[in-house]
Amino acid sequence: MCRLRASTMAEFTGGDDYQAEFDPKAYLGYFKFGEDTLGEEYLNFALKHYCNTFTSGVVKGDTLIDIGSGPTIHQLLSTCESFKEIIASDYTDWNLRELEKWLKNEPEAFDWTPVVKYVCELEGNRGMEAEKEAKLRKTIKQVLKCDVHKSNPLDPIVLPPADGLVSSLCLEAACKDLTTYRIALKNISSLLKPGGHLVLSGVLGCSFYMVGPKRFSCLVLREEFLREVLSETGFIIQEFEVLVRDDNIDDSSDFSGKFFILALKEEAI
Ligand SMILES: C[S@@+](CC[C@H](N)C(=O)[O-])C[C@H]1O[C@@H](n2cnc3c(N)ncnc32)[C@H](O)[C@@H]1O
Repeated sequence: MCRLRASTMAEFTGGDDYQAEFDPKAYLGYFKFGEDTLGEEYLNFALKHYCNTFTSGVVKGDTLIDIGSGPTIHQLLSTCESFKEIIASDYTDWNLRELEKWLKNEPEAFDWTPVVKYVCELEGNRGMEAEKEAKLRKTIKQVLKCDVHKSNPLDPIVLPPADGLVSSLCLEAACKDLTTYRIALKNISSLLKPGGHLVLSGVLGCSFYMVGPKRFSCLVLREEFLREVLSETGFIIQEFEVLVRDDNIDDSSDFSGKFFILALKEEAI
């Protein structure tokens, strides 16, 4: 009942709302691993898939771009095992600043150690947390401004097409409707080489999420739509994992499941 009211009330929150009201510190609260947060449920699911994907030896290359990184690095911890250079990006200046804090190992930076420890265990490198953090810091070469609604999301910067593209929980947050999502996927896809891999993860059936006291809207996604839009954008889906939400007691978001997609950008004919 409460959830239905929340979702019908959710108004679209766009770039200006993110810039003005998305508090990186409040959002990072979701990633306090070991404190039974909603973010932990997402991490448990996503990190295993990232680990399998990026340590398999199949998905690799020189450059990987992360779209809508936010203030987080969880989505990049395994990617640094198979890409030589990572470019992180986000819409808001505060998120970019928060990422810089972690990159420079500043004292106020978020402590990712519990998450890094978990990833090291998944990758069979228990006890190598310091090396992992150092490797990721070294591999992230740039932190750029990005807007998925621009045909070149990194405008004014023009990069050579990348070998890999990652995006976690971004497009559903940034897009107000399915048409906009279609266009945004096409925009980010332009940053990827034909034959390159896209790793897209996020939430299904979600209409809002809270960041501190602020409610952000989310575009309700379904598996069928994602399959259709990827295929029409020229991707071959190689993996599509869905996990239904295992609790419904936390009202900070109304998602019904999580998804993880690995897709290959078709070579031009
Ligand atoms: C829910 S957060 C996801 C952050 C991170 N990728 C993660 O997995 O936790 C959504 C992110 O999308 C970014 N965003 C919102 N609108 C955007 C846009 N038009 N272009 C690029 N990023 C955008 C926000 O700044 C925010 O960092």
